[in-house]
This record gives sequence, structure tokens and C-alpha cells, in this order.
Amino acid sequence: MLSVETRHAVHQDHAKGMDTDELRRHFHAGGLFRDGEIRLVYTHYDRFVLGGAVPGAGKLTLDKVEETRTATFLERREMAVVNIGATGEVSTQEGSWTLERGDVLYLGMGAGPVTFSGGGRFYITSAPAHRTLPSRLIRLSEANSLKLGATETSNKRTINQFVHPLVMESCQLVLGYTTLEDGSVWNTMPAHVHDRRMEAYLYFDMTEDQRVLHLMGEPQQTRHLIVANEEAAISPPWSIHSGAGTGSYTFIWAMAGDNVDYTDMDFVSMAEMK
Ligand SMILES: O=C[C@H](O)[C@@H](O)CC(=O)C(=O)O
Ligand SMILES: [Zn+2]
Repeated sequence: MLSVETRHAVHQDHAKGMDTDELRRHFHAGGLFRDGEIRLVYTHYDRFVLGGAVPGAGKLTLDKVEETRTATFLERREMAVVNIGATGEVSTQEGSWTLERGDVLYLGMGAGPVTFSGGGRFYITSAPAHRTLPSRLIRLSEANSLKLGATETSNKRTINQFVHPLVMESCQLVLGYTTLEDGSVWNTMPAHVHDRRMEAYLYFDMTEDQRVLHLMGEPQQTRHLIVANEEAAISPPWSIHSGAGTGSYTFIWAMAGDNVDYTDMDFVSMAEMK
């Protein structure tokens, strides 16, 4: 079963006046991982799509998605899939890949229908592409790892870059996940914005009762979303995206936009934030 929800882009002047429910309706995405379902959110931020596929006992195929009006979803798109569940398989007309938890699969434009099976919980990200690049399975050992933060500032973490120019070529997608050291709670602190690229965070590896207080909004007009396990925050180009957990968590960050330069960020210090 496939379901797709559209999220239109929001101007920062509009976001300022939103109450909690409205903020969540536009920028929070939950319920993406349901047994036997593919659930997608089609955003108008760089036409980035995020979602989940949980095949369970059966098989799920992602083929035609009405929103793109193309014969197959990947006809003019690229995709990156992260398995956040048990071992599972992803196959296309090009081949079949076994994804362990934490593995990332990049599928190039024109890969055709994508079939998910096994015990995986597959986080799906996709953006429009302009050329076909080779599909590739990337394991954590092949990712580029960056250590940031410190214990004293509770933000000691490892940024694992998978779909990233240092590892592989993509059209628009840049993706990886960040793990926090025990006792560190803050991600993306100091915070930043990058008007050139939108971003989405998927928080996972959390116990059911814990939450991440995800910060969003313009740096001088911040808001927050309270996010549970396997839920996402959609970050418009004008918004910071940072968070602190009440317990341990990992999050997948994925971006699409005008460049694939991970370092192209405009940092904002806490002194500038309101
Ligand atoms: O634009 C880059 C993204 O926001 C994340 O990669 C940041 C992040 O994982 C972190 O600092 O913890
Ligand atoms: Zn960012």
C-alpha cells in the first residue's frame, strides 16, 4: 500500500504566526513507518520526498507515484535509502542489495521500480535528478566520518557522510547520519542555516518515551517541534535545524538544492539567536 502526502513550501513570515498544531502540520512528519506500507511525504522544498517502507512479511514495490506524473517514480529522480531496521533487501531491474541496519543505498535516475523485502525499516529520500549516476550500496565503514563537539558542551558527535562528494557522486542528494556520544544531547549546535538547500531530519534509535526538542525557525524567531522515535522534521531553507534529546538518539540528515557542498552553511551563534 502506498500513500503520499503533499507539503507545500511555507514562507518565513507565515511560519511566524503558526501555533503548535500548524507548525506540526507543515514541518513535522510522523507515522511514516507502518507494516506493509510505503508512506511518502512529497514536499515542495526542492521537490524533496521523504518516507518509509516497512515490508514486514510481504514485499513492497515503489513504482508509479501520481504526484510526479512520470511512468516510474525514479524516471527523473535519484533516491537514497537508509535501513533503520533489521536486515532487508532492496531490488531494482539493476540488481538486488542486502541492507544491514545502518547501510545506505543510492539508486540513480532511471533505476525503475524499487522492491523492498525482509526485516528492514527503510527510510526513503529522493530528489529530482538531471543525469544517471551509478547505484551503490554504502556501508558505515566507507562513509566519511567527522568528529564534532565536546563533552563540556554536551554535543560530542560523529557525522557520518554517505551520499557526499568525498564518498560518491550524486545530482542533488547529500545524506548521512549523526550519532551522539553517551551523555551528549545536542545536535547541530552551534546551529546553522543554508538558503541554498532544504533539509530533513529523521530521528531514530530512541526509546518510546524519549523525545527530541527540535529547534526550527529563523535564527531570531525560533520555534520548536517535539519529535518522537522514527519521526521527521522538515527544514525550510530559512530555518535552523538543531535539537536536544531527553535520551539518546541518532538522526539521518538529508538535503537537496543548489549545491552539494556540505560545508556551505551559515552558522549562527547562540548570542544571535532568539
Ligand atoms: O547541513 C548539515 C546538517 O544540518 C547536519 O549534517 C548537521 C549535523 O548532523 C550535526 O551537526 O550534528
Ligand atoms: Zn543543515
